Amino acid sequence: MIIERAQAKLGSSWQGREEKEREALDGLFLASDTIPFLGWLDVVMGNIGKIKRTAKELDFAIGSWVNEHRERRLDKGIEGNQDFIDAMLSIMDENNVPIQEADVTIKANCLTLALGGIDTNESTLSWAISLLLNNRHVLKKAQEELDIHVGKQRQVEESDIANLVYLQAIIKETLRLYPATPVSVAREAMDDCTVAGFHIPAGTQLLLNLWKLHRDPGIWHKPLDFLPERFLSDHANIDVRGQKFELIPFGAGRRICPGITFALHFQHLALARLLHGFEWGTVSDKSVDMSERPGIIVPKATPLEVTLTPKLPSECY
Ligand code: HEM
Repeated sequence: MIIERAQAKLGSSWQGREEKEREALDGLFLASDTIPFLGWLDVVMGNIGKIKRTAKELDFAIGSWVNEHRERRLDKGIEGNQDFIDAMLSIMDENNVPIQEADVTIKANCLTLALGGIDTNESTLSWAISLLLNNRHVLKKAQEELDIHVGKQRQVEESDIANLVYLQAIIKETLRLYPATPVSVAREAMDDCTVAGFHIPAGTQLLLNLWKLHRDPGIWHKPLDFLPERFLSDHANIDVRGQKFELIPFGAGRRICPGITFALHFQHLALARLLHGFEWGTVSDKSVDMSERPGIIVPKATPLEVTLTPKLPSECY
């Protein structure tokens, strides 16, 4: 995804680049990000160099977006639809932040949004759609909930989401079965401590296996089954905001994902619009392949192919 977007942004300047340069973008994630003691491997494999080149590419691409926005505002003033960069530029202007400092802040925030928010959201939504296609009774029930609360004459709006409790349960159940980062970001013990009876000396790095935790049969009844209903009955009090340690797809504690609210808004609204606006199908009516590919953001092994048939009046689209 990141590569495709950078490619789209760089447009013609991308053409003709060497394959190895494109591969540099793959170096965006280091082995040591997930398994810190593999840091030496990143140096040996040249990943550090790749990541520096990647950083330059991204800095160039995002810097050009900021420049385009600034020039447009100088030309035409602030009018029409405002996007994230416009909003950030306005805040910087209002606070008289010097241009260079403003640029660094805006670029850093855009990068955070892009790196933290694109693949995670895309992967979660793909798994949710796949699970629903393989569990048509759940899909049907979600569509019925939408028909009751939204009707068939308009699109779903953000304000509808609070009423769509079954839809919210579907997203929780998807995040339980397919947490976007199945292995958490590492933590380092600052002091000697004891975790689950094990002595952990200060300085030890710990990784949490969210995938296993979310499928623990000691916590979850039928842990491998897709059962959104569990979040409306025996697990109704569990949310995903890092307070209930049985379900922590966004992590927990001080370094918990800062994008939770945005991610949940996006997941709920995107899934609701797709369910409400379209009848879904699979190519050749086959069930969806649920196998996974290795990756930090656990991707599907095969691309998801869905057929969508509009089901609302044409003026709603
Ligand atoms: C379904 C969507 C998402 C999932 C499942 C997810 C999951 C996570 C997880 C598990 C962590 C590590 C937390 C920890 O170590 O305790 C994390 C960190 C982070 N996420 Fe997300 N995330 C999602 C969406 C987003 C979005 C939309 C953004 C940006 C708007 C974002 C930005 C970040 C950032 C910046 C961090 C690093 C925080 C830090 O280390 O202080 N994430 N995310």
